[in-house]
Parts: sequence; structure tokens; C-alpha cells
Amino acid sequence: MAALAMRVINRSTLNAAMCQHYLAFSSAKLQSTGVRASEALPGKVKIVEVGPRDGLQNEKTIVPLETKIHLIDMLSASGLPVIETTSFVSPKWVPQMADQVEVMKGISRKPGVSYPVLTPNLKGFQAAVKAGASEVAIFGAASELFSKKNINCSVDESLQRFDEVMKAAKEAGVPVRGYDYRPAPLSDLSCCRSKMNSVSHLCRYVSCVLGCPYEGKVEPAKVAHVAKRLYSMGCYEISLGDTIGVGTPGSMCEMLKVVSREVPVSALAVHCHDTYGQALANILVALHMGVSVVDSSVAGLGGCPYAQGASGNVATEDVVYMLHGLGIQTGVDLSKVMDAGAFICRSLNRKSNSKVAQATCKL
Ligand SMILES: CC(C)(COP(=O)([O-])OP(=O)([O-])OC[C@H]1O[C@@H](n2cnc3c(N)ncnc32)[C@H](O)[C@@H]1OP(=O)([O-])[O-])[C@@H](O)C(=O)NCCC(=O)NCCSC(=O)C[C@@](C)(O)CC(=O)[O-]
Repeated sequence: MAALAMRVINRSTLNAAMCQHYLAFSSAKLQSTGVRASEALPGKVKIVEVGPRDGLQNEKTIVPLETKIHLIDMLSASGLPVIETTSFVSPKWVPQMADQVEVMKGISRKPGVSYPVLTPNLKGFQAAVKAGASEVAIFGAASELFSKKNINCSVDESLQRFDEVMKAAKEAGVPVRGYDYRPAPLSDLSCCRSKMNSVSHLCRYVSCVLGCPYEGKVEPAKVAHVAKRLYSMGCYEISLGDTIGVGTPGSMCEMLKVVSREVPVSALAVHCHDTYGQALANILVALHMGVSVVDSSVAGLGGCPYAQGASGNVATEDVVYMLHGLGIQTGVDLSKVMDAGAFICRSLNRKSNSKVAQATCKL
């Protein structure tokens, strides 16, 4: 009994210390900007829906093309501003994404919505542009072993490949606005997107920012190094991926503190998998620290084929529910996202991972 009490005390002391650390950092940051704590959360958040790509890439059975297209069209009808649509990666590595050109052809592009696609190298970039992609995402990692398993090269080699993608795009005369484009305030995004619809620009991922399935703990300095390189290459948005969902509010806070010394927080997004049930708490910490772009996956689908044991992304339904509950605007119609979630779960013959969808079903 005494041992149990001691464990409880130790844990609460630890939590209190973590909280104090987080609050001290937030309030120092807030004081320097003159903002009161109650006003600290962003008024608007951009949700990047990754379900059709991150959500489906790990499915063992090939999802029919029509299902993918219908899912994307349902998601765009819900008001989501960005829908990561597919990957231009090797079909030998990720067979589920082999229909990328047909997916791009089949979707009904809604004005004002961005449909980025994943590209690991020059070959993928060229194919994506040929298929009419208006935005591409490159994806690196903060962990050497994960980089090797995921894209078959070291972190440095991957950065060289991304640099090549940038240069080739420039030489080929492909307008890559990512070089000097910075996201406009969210209120201006719709006009900005309509101007960007015909161009390609680059954004995105650093994986394993809070832990690696092969290396364990990842130092925030490594994350900051890769994020800084991507940012200085011209990526307008760097999404920090907790690929295996091991992060906690404490480690998220620590990592963001280090990364935001190198990359402005306005250019950072968070991408949280929910393996340990920490994703919403981690997102809330990120919002308090100034992040206003959040990745999520409808019905909490997903996982990375090269990160065994990683569960899906945080569910879009749950993120929207939390943000709206905090009075934060997203422009997303929750009931329509839930319809999209119900559709894909029926198609895959599986229960939704979204708590909001589960709760609503029971009501
Ligand atoms: C990067 C490669 C291609 C290197 O793969 P490789 O085998 O080292 O490449 P290679 O250059 O030796 O080429 C081998 C073959 O692939 C072809 N190839 C080469 N490039 C392409 C391409 N772009 N598209 C289509 N085909 C391609 C190439 O033409 C050749 O074909 P072959 O001559 O054998 O017939 C491979 O490792 C790959 O495709 N990896 C992708 C892995 C992946 O998609 N992982 C999941 C996404 S990452 C993720 O989920 C994490 C994230 C983003 O969500 C964030 C988070 O949660 O942390």
C-alpha cells in the first residue's frame, strides 16, 4: 500500500513538474508577446486531412479506386482546406498507392482546397507534376534508421534528394512558390489558394520527432536540424511527425521549444499518431505554443508501413470536436467529416477509431 502511495506521489510530482515547466515556458512566451493566457490559443486552425494517404497506405488489401475518390470528394465537401491525396512513391514499396495517377484524375477538385501528394525524390516529383499535383510534400526523418527503412537512404542523402527536387523544379521552369511563399494569415487563405491552384510548391514532413521504432528516443536537436534544412530549402510548412505516437505533452513541449528556435512557429504543423492515447493532449500543448496547423486522419485511420506497431493518426472528427469546443474556427462541418468516416469504415469493414464517432453511434 505504502509503495503504491509512493508511486502515485512520484507520478503526480512528475506531472506537476512537467506542467510547471510547460506553463512557465508558455507564460514567458506570452508575456513577451503581451497576450493573456486566455487569449493564447489561435482563433483559427488549419486542419490537414491525411486520411486518403497516411490513412490508407498501410491497408493490406488494395482499396478500390472508386472508394478512394469518393472518400476524397466527401472530405472536400466537408470544408477541410487541405487533403493529402496520394503518394508518388515506388509501387514496390507501397502497393496501396500505385493508383496515384488515376486518383488524381478521378477526384473533383473543389476550388480553394489543396490536394498535396507525397514525393520522395525527383522521379516522384516529376510524375506528380505530370499528374497535375498543385502541391507536393517531401518527407524526411530525424532518425537515421527510420530514414533508411522508409526511403532507403540516410538523412543527409534524403536532404540532398530534396534539394535536387527543389533545383530541378526551378530549372524546369515549374513555378515553385514554396521558395519564398509563407502561409498567409488563415483569413486570407482562400484567396491565396485560388492563386496557387495552378502551381506546385513544397512542404512538409520530419518523421520520428518524439521517438523512433528502431532508435528509441530522438533528440530534439536532431529534429531542429532537419526542420531547419527543409525550411531553408524553401518548404513553407514543416510538419513534425510523432510517427509512432509515443510523445507526451512534456516531450512535445520540449521538442517544440528547441525546433521553434530554428524555424518560426508559424511554419510548423503537428502530425500526431495516437498509439498511446496522447495525441489530443499533445496537440493542445502545440496550440498553446503557437502552432496553428494540425494533421489528422478521418476515422483515425492509418499507420506507417515502415513503423511496426504505430497506430493511426489522431482522428479528424476528434480534433474538430476539440477545436470547436475551444471556440477555435476550422471551417469544417463535423457532421460531414463523420459521414466520410462512416463511409470509409463501412468500405473497410471496420470500426472507427474516432471517439466522437463511437460516442455518437451509442447515443
Ligand atoms: C524512395 C524510394 C523510391 C527509394 O527506393 P529505392 O529502391 O532505393 O529506389 P531506386 O532509386 O533504387 O529505385 C528502385 C525502383 O523504384 C522506382 N522508383 C524510384 N522512385 C520512384 C518513385 N518516386 N515513384 C515510382 N517508382 C520509383 C525506380 O524506377 C526503380 O524501379 P525498377 O527499375 O526496379 O522497376 C522508396 O524507398 C519508396 O518509395 N519509399 C516510400 C516509402 C513510403 O511511402 N513510406 C510511407 C510514407 S512516410 C510516412 O508515412 C510518415 C509520414 C509522412 O506520414 C509522417 C509521420 O507519420 O511521421
